[in-house]
Amino acid sequence: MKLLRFGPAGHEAPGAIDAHGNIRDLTGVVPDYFGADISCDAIARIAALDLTQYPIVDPSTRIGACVADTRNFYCVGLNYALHAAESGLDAPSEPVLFNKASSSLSGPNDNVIIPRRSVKTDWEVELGVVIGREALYVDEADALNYVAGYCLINDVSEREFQIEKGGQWVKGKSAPTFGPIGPYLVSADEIPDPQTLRLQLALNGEVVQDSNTSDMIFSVREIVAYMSQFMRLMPGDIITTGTPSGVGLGMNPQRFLKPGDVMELEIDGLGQQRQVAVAAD
Ligand SMILES: O=C(O)C/C=C\CC(=O)C(=O)O
Repeated sequence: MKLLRFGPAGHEAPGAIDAHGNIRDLTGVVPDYFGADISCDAIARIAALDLTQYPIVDPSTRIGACVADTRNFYCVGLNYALHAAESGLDAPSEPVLFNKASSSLSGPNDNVIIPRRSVKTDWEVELGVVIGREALYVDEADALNYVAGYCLINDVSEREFQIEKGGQWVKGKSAPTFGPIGPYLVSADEIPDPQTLRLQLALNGEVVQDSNTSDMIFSVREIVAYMSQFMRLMPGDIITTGTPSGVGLGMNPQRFLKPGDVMELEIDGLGQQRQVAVAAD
């Protein structure tokens, strides 16, 4: 099942992709994809629908973030050994956790706005996990049963805000449009092993990140179980699971986004994104 939201920013409607790749409009059938409306049970109810009964959406319609304004947008840092090394840091012995503001969420093909006073806006292709059941103190063996599905995420990051201004990484991770997700949420049954997915990011046509989720230090199963020891994960919570090497911060010389740059991202089975970087007003 591939679930997505379509329409103008702030006015998206819920939809699903049918067997022929058409977007079907599920307005009035499901409220939106937020919290319990995107739980494992809710997805099972949508999967039981005959999608051919619902209107086809014009394929040129804008695609929004595949999860509506989430309560929690969690991130795992330094989760690929080569990325930790390019950041000048040791591979972590326990998952590094931080947050992005939920207001950073944007559509997969929306412009990425380089914030005012930014000189170091960077890219990060990542596998996103959406929680489908309340998870507290879950075992690794059971952890994937708490996952509703997976999506593609660009964890856009402003490195000066993140690293040079003290305190927590959240400052560099949270600007509006710093969280393109989608195009769709792929339900967990379609991704039996989330540790086998190739992920790539090209900048202006040049592939700069090219890795596989098999290279993660902490697997999705380990991350969900680990996080649930510290907090109650809720349906609709998003966890972005870390980026592989090839970010601008790790290049020599370093490279950061400038207006007009184009990022194209892809993860096996989870679709593609394309964003143009633009300057803030
Ligand atoms: O140099 C640092 O302190 C961290 C740099 C990058 C890590 C990061 O943003 C991540 O998501 O991983």
